Amino acid sequence: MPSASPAANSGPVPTEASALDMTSVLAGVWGNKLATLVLAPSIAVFLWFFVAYQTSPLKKYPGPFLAGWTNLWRVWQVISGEYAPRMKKLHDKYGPIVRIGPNLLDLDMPELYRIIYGTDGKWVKSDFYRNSSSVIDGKITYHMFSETDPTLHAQIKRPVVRHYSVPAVLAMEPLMDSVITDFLDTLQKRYVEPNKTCEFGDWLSYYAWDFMGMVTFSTKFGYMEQGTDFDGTLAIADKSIDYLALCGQMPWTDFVLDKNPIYPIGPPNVGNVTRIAIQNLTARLKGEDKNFTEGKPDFLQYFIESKSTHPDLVNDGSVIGYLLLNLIAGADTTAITMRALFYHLLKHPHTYTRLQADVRAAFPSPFEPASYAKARAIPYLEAAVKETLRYHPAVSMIMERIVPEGGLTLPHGLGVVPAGQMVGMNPYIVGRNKSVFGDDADEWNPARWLQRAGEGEDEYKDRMQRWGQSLLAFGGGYRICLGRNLSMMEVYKVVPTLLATFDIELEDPNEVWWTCSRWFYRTKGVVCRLKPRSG
Ligand code: HEM
Repeated sequence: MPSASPAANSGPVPTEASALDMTSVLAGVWGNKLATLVLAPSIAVFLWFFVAYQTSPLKKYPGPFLAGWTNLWRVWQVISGEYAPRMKKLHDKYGPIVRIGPNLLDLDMPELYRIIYGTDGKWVKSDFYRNSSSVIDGKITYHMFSETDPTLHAQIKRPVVRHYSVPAVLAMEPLMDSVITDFLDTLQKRYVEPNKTCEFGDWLSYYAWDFMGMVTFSTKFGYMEQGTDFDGTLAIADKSIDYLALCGQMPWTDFVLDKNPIYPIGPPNVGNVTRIAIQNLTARLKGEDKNFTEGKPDFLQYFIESKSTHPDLVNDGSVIGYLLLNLIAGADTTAITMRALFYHLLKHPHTYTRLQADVRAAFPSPFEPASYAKARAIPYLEAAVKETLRYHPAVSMIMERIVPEGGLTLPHGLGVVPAGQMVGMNPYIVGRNKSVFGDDADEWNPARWLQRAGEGEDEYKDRMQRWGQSLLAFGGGYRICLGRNLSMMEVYKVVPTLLATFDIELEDPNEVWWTCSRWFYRTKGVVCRLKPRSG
């Protein structure tokens, strides 16, 4: 309000009125500056996004409005923990092509499998994968999963690929049998004899981690002995996979969060596992490793051999890298698969009963680790495993690839995706493709994988080959999962052994398990009662 006192106007002291004028002048000046400071960049950013959106070659493809503008939309889908089911809803709405990022198409087109996930090395992994790396001696170091350059990737893979072949992994069967025997004994003592409820889902994780410890360096971590994630490794592994999934949507964030030299705040390290890996390598090299028995090979032994066969490519540092990747990539994925297999069998008792009967016919005695060769000869077991990989793949996000020179010609005249854009398929989505698996693709039904009544041998083989191209649980092409033979051997051995040894029931037949779909399709639950084998 202006002052009414004339005296007040005579001195040098500003009047209330002039002070207010000054304030409003300053406010005007600062307001203008502030407006310029805030508004101008906002307009520039908006224009940048607008032009990028309008001129994008992917603009014509359908998808959620926001997804075409910013990758933040995808970050939100990951945070939700419902990534795969949400993507499935989008495919149900928009069809086989959904634009899920300004430069990314999610394709439900199994016919493109051999092109996008080919063996020619032309389709390169996107930067999504690169944040799964560590800073060693100040240098960002990539491993087999995260290295995107095909030449460098081949250099990492070449020295060890043969160690993951079926014969190399079969040579580890004695080690596997010892862990399985331990698993049975532990369950028997802790749960069957005292007739106690078993957190069976958790135990499959403890088993999977101890199994990987055993085949990797002939030592169990001790999760089965302790009956808990005593050193927090399992929880840390979950966090590091979530970090991959989240930062992977905007890969530059990894350079701000984890790779900045001042204050890195990336995922926690699996420090305990690293320590165990280093201890084992050192002891083995000094000839002091008491866990290792000649004639019972493990991956550590194989990797040490690789130092001699490929001295130019493998050193002690790379051996540690190989050891850690085995554990991070191999334990949870296999645990997820086994948990899903048991959950769905138990939720569909007719499938459980059938598998149990077929397994017990092949394995009449309890407490004997099933031989891999014999287990593979049980058709319904094979069907149940394939159905699990289809219905609940351990990896439940799109596997991004960069479109190479020449672009990607989409089928049915849907256009050409130019080079430099990103496309990919999600094992969960393609696994539920109704044109491949039928109208009941959203249901669990192992029998779909069996030869149908009236279906000829050739016809069946042909169907299995086509279906195989839609089973992306292990990825494909030159980046296909390195550990698939190992994990399948683990599953094919332990599942029949458990079914032959115990009667397994859900404690609550109405149990609905907890799921979280990010890079891994994590689950919790499958609380069971284990009883001595009845028949
Ligand atoms: C059921 C168990 C498993 C599933 C479902 C699974 C799934 C996958 C998938 C989908 C990929 C490809 C990712 C992509 O291309 O984007 C992959 C890659 C990989 N997996 Fe597995 N995995 C399993 C077990 C294992 C095991 C046991 C190991 C190691 C012992 C392993 C080691 C690897 C490695 C090293 C890669 C990277 C290969 C490369 O890029 O050349 N995985 N896995």
